[in-house]
Amino acid sequence: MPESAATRQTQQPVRESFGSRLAAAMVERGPLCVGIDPHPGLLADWGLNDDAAGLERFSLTVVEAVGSLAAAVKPQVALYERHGSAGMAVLERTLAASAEAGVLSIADAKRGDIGSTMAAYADAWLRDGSSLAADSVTLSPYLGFESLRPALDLAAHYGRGVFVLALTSNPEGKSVQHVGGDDSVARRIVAAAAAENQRYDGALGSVGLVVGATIGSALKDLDIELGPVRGAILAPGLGAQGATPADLRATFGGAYPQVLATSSRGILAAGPSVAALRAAAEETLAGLRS
Ligand SMILES: O=c1ccn([C@@H]2O[C@H](COP(=O)(O)O)[C@@H](O)[C@H]2O)c(=O)[nH]1
Repeated sequence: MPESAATRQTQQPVRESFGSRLAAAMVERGPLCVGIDPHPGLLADWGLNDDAAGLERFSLTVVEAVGSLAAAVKPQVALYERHGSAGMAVLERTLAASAEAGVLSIADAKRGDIGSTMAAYADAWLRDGSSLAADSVTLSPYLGFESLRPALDLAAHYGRGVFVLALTSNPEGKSVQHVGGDDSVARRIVAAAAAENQRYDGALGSVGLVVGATIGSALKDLDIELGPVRGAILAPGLGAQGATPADLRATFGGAYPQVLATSSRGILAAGPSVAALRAAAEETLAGLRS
């Protein structure tokens, strides 16, 4: 049985915080997260079947290729879910293989619900002993940032982390996230994450944000500063969605050292050769560092 929330509140964190572990990985390995997105088309390109066996071969190949190179890997949960329970079992083995390879994992699940249900999502993705526990999980704050409380607290207790959607990489995101002008929805989420990170010492707090590499001038337009957040900025959009390392520097400016750029299809297209995948990740990393 999971231990109760009341018991956890009184205990010390069980391991070093996710923010500290991620900061160390980014210093040691650089600012790249490789997305593990087993799209049906990519499975076919790799000569794999669109089934659980194909999914497993794909996922473990990526971990083998970049597990000692990237700061993090980010399995896209939807692409495992579409295979039902067999797919979720593959996701569990992918997370275990990532931990064994010594690379941090970000389960891209984008969970968010009323607090009582959120506690169950937190148990699934962030509790020691859960077969789906990752080092961190992506969360959607559109039921209100505070509805994420069970995940924020459980992550702190178990030394895990969260990435909260703030300004997403897709063009439709604006219709919700930019609403409010100078007091935009996105700005409020950024402020809430900054407040939450006050509980953490060290270079990075464990509450990160998702801010797309494709957002152009949105940070300036909405008067949003990411520096004070003191959390990692997970930036999707590099590669297949068109953003370049130069775009990342222009978009994030002084907050660039906090950015963990993530690319999936742009790197995965190099497979199935382990050496070619590794070379593609190295090339992306070199672009991010230059
Ligand atoms: O704003 C967001 C949030 C999440 N994503 C996810 O990242 C990857 C991007 O894949 P690419 O192949 O590099 O385009 C994918 O899993 C998305 O669901 C995002 O793109 N934008």
